[in-house]
Amino acid sequence: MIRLEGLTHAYPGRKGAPPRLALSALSLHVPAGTLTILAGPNGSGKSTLFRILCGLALPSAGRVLVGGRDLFAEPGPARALMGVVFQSPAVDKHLSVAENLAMHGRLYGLSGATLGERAAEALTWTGLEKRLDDKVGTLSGGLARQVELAKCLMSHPAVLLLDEPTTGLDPAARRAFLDVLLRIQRERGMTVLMTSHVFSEAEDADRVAILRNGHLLAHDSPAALRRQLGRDMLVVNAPAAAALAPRLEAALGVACVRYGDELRIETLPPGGPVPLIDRILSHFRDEISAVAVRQPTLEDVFIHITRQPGDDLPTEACA
Ligand SMILES: Nc1ncnc2c1ncn2[C@@H]1O[C@H](COP(=O)(O)OP(=O)(O)OP(=O)(O)O)[C@@H](O)[C@H]1O
Repeated sequence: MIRLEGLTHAYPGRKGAPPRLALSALSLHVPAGTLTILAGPNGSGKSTLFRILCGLALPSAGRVLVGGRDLFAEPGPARALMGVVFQSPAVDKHLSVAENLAMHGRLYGLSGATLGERAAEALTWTGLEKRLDDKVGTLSGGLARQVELAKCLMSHPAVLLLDEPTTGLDPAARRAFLDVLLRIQRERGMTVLMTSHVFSEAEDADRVAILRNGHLLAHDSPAALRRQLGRDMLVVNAPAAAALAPRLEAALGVACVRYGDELRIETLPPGGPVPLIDRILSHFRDEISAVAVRQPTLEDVFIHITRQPGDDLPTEACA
């Protein structure tokens, strides 16, 4: 449904500096009726891609097809398929929920009975029926985000783009927003592309695309991405993890990755974790606060995939 082909974007360099490549020959297919989450460390190109998809920037090269229509050659038909939920609020907090929906519907050329039907439908989908007379400014952050979503649904978009829609929400509100989004996406068979920094959100996606420095490093289902790290990993927590890392590696003959006060041994030796745990406890018992075996999460996969020596990522390879 959304097809990116060789999408490249370079920002002009300032004061004679070379251009800054934000997207580099990016190709990606988001099949119809699926939810794809786009993740990447800061500066990986997510916002640039989002701006291009929304028509706020033109790429230096490449093309985007939405429902088979070229977004730049024939923007009208392609855009007619799309709805966008921006990260920053795009609703009027002084107006009621119903007034916001009506205003948005009119912008899309809806009127009369159709406008009323679409508004009622969007309110039902998002569970906001009982709040239609409330001013948006009086709603919780989570419900205000759902108004943004309801507003977009008024035009029956086949494709929905969301830019970190849960930023600033507490975990319960984030979960509630995602549940609403997922239900609507499944029921309506919408194609959804959403950027996110929260890896628990990516667990719900059909596909996760991981960007780094404008390149697509991985694009697969959450389960397939997790399989890249194998079955189990060993995680050692230590207050002085950075200093402990090289000693742990030398003593155990394994490679580990530091992430904050965690040391992750992603590839376990053939004997499995138990002998390793015994040796960790006998050598380093006084220096560690916990040791545990766990299955890799998507966050672990993300760290594994995006890590590179010399990066300014929040991860550091021990070796
Ligand atoms: N207006 C601009 N002028 C020059 N360079 C820019 C501009 N906007 C972004 N960049 C650069 O392009 C690259 C990609 O930035 P972008 O904002 O798209 O990444 P991002 O993944 O959205 O990051 P974040 O998660 O921090 O928002 C970065 O190196 C950034 O410094």
